[in-house]
Amino acid sequence: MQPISPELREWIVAQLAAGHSVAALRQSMQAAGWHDDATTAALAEVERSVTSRTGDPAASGAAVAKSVAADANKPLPGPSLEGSPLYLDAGDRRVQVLQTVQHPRVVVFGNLLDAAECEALIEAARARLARSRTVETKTGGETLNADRTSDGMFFERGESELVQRLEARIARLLNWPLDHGEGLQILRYSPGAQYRPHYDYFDPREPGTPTILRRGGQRVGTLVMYLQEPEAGGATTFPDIGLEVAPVRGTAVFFSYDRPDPATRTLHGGAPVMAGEKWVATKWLRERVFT
Ligand SMILES: O=C(O)CCC(=O)C(=O)O
Ligand SMILES: [Fe+2]
Repeated sequence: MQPISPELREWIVAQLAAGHSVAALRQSMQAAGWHDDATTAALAEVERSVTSRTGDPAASGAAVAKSVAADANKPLPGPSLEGSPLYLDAGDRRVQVLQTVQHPRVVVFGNLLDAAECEALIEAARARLARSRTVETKTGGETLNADRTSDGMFFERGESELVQRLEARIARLLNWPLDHGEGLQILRYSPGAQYRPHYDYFDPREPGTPTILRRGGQRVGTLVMYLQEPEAGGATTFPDIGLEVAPVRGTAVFFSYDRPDPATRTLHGGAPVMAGEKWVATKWLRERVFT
């Protein structure tokens, strides 16, 4: 079956927004050489994405158009990089800008955490580690994931003075309200452990996604902070753009994605650790208040 491209999806949504019926669309797609199965699948996918946008599979063209327009100038988390500063004021800390990519938006920060903060997070997390669970978009619950062989845990938002301090720093650095963030996640990778390339947003085509989105909408940004360096391996990789970020203690990589779509080119993973242990803290940012 022909997969639906982002361009085709946008085209279909634009046609709907302009008031064309699904039946008329089906006809013109068939005339353009789309075979029946592919046409049906493409329209069904658009229907699902209309549902995930508006909560209503039969949303009017106008509602869809409004949602598409809102997407186009949707605010996203991210540091203020106008004037190409080398340092950013994160409130209680001066953070370095080490590297940036425009599309996808990726920023590597230095000096985000000091060694004592990294140690303290690791020690607070150690006793609470369990084999990492991934939010399960099929059901909205959580599951063990063979693609992710690290151990992990979540802190509650604001659960300690240290967690509060880091959350305030991150909110200021990324210009995103503290209450739009999920609780900090800590991951430990032992030798051989990895996190295979994935997207952090929730796949709109999965049936459990609407349930997950009720807690604050989509994820729109990720900050991975390196708490402990392995002896070898363990880079954060972005296969679509050939970028590898070395897991240096106290530094972090940030990236954002304006929609839940591979076209954001935010595919990324944690490469296998070859020796030693890698520890990271991940902060995921949602569109709205995360409850
Ligand atoms: O460990 C890494 O380098 C990546 C972690 C990651 O992708 C995540 O926590 O979502
Ligand atoms: Fe990730």
